[in-house]
Amino acid sequence: QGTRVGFYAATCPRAESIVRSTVQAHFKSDPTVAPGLLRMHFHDCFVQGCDASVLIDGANAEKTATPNLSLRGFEVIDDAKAQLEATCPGVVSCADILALAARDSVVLANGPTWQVPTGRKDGRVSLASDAGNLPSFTDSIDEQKQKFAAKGLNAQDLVTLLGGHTIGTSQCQFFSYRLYNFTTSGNADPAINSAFLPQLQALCPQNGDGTKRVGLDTGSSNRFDTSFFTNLRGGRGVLESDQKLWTDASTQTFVQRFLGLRGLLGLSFSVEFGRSMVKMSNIDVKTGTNGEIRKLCSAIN
Ligand code: HEM
Ligand SMILES: [Ca+2]
Ligand SMILES: [Ca+2]
Repeated sequence: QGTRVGFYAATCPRAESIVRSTVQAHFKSDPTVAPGLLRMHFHDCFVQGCDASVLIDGANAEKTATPNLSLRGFEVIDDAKAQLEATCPGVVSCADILALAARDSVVLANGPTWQVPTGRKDGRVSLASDAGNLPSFTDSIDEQKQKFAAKGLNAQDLVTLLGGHTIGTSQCQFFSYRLYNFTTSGNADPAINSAFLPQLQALCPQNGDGTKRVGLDTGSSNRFDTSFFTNLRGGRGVLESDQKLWTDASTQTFVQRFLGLRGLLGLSFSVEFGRSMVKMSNIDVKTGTNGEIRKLCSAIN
């Protein structure tokens, strides 16, 4: 069995609207939950499939793995779950709440909408040691492609989904090594635009606060648009892995297509993002008896 759109239509008709209004309410007081939830869904799907394993609390749980330490928005999922348990107890999975919340977050950032197939079950395993297959910001394009291919996602999905970096921020610690002593001759990463370099250096001074956050899409980090790809073309990518999408010919083609630089081969980022998200949110989905509906998203039943 797979997922399907409207899985809760009969069993919890208000499920999707409850998630939406909860995300909206949190977004109003803290807009950073939108990028936070989108990234959280990605980190969930890449480890044990989209099964809410990333939400489990525990000493050796996924949450404690390095790439997950800066995830944000757990309180939004807990809040939605509490309301859903009050309305339709034991029906809506945490994995579905997270998939829906990621979509709603994109919409709140003025991005496209799409229908999210639901019916995921929640997993019972969450181990920090499983988080090793998450992509790293130093990965080459070949490594990024391999990690996505292992989840059934192709090069176009890779470029499209990395377009998720059109919203949100990164801590300085994940890219400041590019600004100082990147090359053996002690220079910055030559892929960085020379006018952009001093801007980034001012935001992240050498030996400064590594946890300070800087927009991943300079000038447009709150808006879900194609500006991220324009920035890559201009050498204004913040993460090394993002900038490589332009440096590498095989992925540059897709960036160009999103920017309408290839005439009839143009691609709509809005349309493709929804499509690739549906693919990503179906990775290794647990359905039927292969999982549970958690009562609390932070703990297995
Ligand atoms: C090669 C793949 C990827 C790498 C190496 C990567 C790496 C990163 C890093 C290092 C950050 C900064 C985290 C922080 O400072 O808290 C980040 C943030 C983010 N990532 Fe990715 N990412 C990848 C793919 C994706 C995908 C596929 C999505 C979603 C579809 C995504 C969505 C986000 C969002 C929205 C943020 C901002 C989070 C926030 O503001 O809290 N990323 N990513
Ligand atoms: Ca998972
Ligand atoms: Ca943007």
